[in-house]
Amino acid sequence: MPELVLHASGRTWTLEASRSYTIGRDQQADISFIDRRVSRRHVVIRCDGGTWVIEDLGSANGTFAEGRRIQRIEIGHGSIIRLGEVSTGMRLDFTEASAAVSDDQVRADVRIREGQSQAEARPKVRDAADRGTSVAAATPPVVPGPRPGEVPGAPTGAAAARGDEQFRPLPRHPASGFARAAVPPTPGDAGDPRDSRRSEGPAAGPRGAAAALSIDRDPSGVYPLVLGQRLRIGRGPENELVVEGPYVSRHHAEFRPLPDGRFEIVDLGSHNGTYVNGQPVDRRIIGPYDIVGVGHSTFRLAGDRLEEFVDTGEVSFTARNLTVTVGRGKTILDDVSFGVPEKSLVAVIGPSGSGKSTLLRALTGYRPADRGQVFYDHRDLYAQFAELRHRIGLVPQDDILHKELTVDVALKYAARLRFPGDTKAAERKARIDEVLQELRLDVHRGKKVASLSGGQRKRVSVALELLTKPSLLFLDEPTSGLDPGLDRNVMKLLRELADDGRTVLVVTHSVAELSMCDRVLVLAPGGSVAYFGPPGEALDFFGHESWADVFSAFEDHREDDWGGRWRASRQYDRCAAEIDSAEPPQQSGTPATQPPARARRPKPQGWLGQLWTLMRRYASVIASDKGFMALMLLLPAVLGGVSCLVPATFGLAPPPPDSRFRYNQESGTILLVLVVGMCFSGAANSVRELIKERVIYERERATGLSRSAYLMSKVIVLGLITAVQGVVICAIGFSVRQLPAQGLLMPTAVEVCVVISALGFTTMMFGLVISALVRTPEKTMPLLVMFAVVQVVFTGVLFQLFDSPGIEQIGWLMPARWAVAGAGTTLDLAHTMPPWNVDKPDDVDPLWAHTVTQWGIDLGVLLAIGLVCGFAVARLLRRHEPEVMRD
Ligand SMILES: Nc1ncnc2c1ncn2[C@@H]1O[C@H](COP(=O)(O)OP(=O)(O)OP(=O)(O)O)[C@@H](O)[C@H]1O
Repeated sequence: MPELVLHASGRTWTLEASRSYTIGRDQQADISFIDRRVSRRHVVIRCDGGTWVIEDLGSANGTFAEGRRIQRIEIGHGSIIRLGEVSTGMRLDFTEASAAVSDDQVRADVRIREGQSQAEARPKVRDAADRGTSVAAATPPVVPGPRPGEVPGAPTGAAAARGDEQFRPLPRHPASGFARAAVPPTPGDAGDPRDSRRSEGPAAGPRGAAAALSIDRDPSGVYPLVLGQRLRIGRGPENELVVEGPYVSRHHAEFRPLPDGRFEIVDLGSHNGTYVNGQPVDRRIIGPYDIVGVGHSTFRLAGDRLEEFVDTGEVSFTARNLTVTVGRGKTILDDVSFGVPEKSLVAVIGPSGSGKSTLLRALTGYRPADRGQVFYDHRDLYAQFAELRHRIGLVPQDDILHKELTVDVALKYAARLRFPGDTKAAERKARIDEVLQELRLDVHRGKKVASLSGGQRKRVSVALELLTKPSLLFLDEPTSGLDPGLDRNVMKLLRELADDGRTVLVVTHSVAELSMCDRVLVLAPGGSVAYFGPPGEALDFFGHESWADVFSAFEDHREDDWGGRWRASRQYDRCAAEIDSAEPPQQSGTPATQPPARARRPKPQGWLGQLWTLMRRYASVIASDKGFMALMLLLPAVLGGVSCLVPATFGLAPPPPDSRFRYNQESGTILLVLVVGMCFSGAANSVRELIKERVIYERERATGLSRSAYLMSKVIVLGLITAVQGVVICAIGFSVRQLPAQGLLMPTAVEVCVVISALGFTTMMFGLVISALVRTPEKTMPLLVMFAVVQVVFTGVLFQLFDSPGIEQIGWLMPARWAVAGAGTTLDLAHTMPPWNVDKPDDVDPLWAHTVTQWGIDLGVLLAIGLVCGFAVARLLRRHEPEVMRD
């Protein structure tokens, strides 16, 4: 009876016919999965009368095969079973141990049976026939990962008996217990005559070494590298090594052999990048101490094998000596250190102003600490932020969703922006369904975010962050403004998220539900740690009966050395020991503060994809805001209509030759009303557009959003709206007016309309500058009014601007000045309006000269001011970005 091989969730088990295997969420199950849809004891697999069968154990959500629910079914090579849901449930793939494997491979499998989790290598290995080589040569044998508690690479079973060199025990680092030498000698390794070449690989060097040795887990998979053969990594099943996850492209990267026996990693144009020691690379020679990051997986060369470490959330998180100073050296976060084990829920509490938000920004890399380090899975977060940011989810205090959209649509756009460009719509939908189900939000998916309760909205924000399966989730006051019942619900949710395999850190003002947390970090005034440990011991530590008393004590004794008291305590010794054990020993020799890594700019195709998604999302937001839409149409209609109220016999045209009037003063007034109306309308369109979604931008920027794509989406959508408004203003304004019979290049109405619309564009850009400049939406209105009034003054219609030193030059900066000039050239305003000095009728405004060249200059300068505003907005936006994303 052949053994059956089960592949699920990136792992592989070889099942023996002599025993049965229970599968479920229960830790006691033979094979346990963290998936809410899977029951504690969901199915059993056993060999029955010579055939393998899978049997449902009365699971709540059912077991499915070929699209229908089953109770018991025979399984074998190629069977696919889903647990918990018919199409998106936990997928179990089965192959027979003897199928499509070489003798070597079977021998390797025998060594690893006994239920040991190992690499999902076999289904990932493409059929050798595809490559036109023999099976034995092309299909690499599966090599086991070590068992829990075993030293990685230690001999097992037959391997040990043979003294197989590949599986010799690894020495452990004396201080930390970290596996130091997980690799047998390889080309380029110490002692190798080619050693000197190691430094040729740009990734080699002390940082590379530090990064590699910091992996402190057993590999979740080990894959042999076959000499002379490439190994492609990607999400698609056609790759030699399939890595699943929202940040993995279909064809992501490739290990390529070099003639000298070494390997290089080549990024295949992936959306989210390939990383070596945390730094994005396009192509890099890999040394034995380098670690390669693809999505949530990390790879390390170990001789002729490739070890994979999948981040399933079971990673540690440590902060060491975090210190933030502002202004002239004022410390607002003071030497904060703590460490949390995997799957922990940690609450950060403290009085107002104690530095909770500052700590959160330091931990997430938004505003790295001035001193100290953050270790994620023993890797320096600041130095490797470009890669590790994909593992972090952050739910800020303000909602990170557009309230005008429905939950479904908002998540759809978020998934489009965060997932690789080659992710199919069905894949994105499946993940959204999964997350909505997990957070029990399916019933609300069709509702507008604005119509949800505070607690539901917070859940949706959490759902958005969970789309990309972060293993670290940070939340800033998720329960603020919620009633005690909702507070408890949210904390319960966070507890479940942590239990399901994440580290969750929540900043909160609420102390009612602290008992649900594994640890509580109390910050004292001044930003020092006053306590860190189990919540149940905290009040005893402070010697008070309630948190209100503790906070009062902080307030009454602000000058006390709360941090010193904590460091002198017995509890601190325990905490310090935890942190020391979590620090990778190799990194102690590196500088205390690493320069933050810059994330790679998205690739051009990614940029266009982002732009398209952002434009569509923005259009959806505007379309679903009926009030805004109505205002957008009403405003130009009213402004155009108001211009019609100006009494003017000759409209915008000069008086006819037979008229008793020589000039038409009103033409300037009408133009002034139209121009100022357009100024106001254009700037009003955009003045709140950046500030109102600043939190969303900040969060999306941290996940890889392109600043220029974001800005361009605003410019295009708002530019189009503003241009339409320009046409409406002109159409209404000109409808009752006489115009000069002929323009310079085009019909007069069209030519003036072009200039008015260009003015709308430029003032819209100026509105964006205001929006990027201010810190609160309230400040936009006074600035908008000021802008509009200043434009009135500098139109050049109210008084003579030319030949007025100082004022003339300031006028050159004003869009209205160039717009009136542009329209004035078409209308020949210089000779239609009376001269400023009747004694010098030929002393006219040079910017109003009735020539095609002057019209082009006026229009060009007007648009150039808009472009300058665009650059200014880009610079200003930078200020609102996570520091590690600034470039
Ligand atoms: N950029 C800055 N410049 C100067 N002081 C700052 C800056 N950022 C924060 N602070 C100060 O640092 C202290 C900590 O601020 P932080 O926002 O982290 O506190 P908090 O505990 O989150 O407060 P709250 O609970 O009220 O949100 C406050 O006194 C704040 O005024």
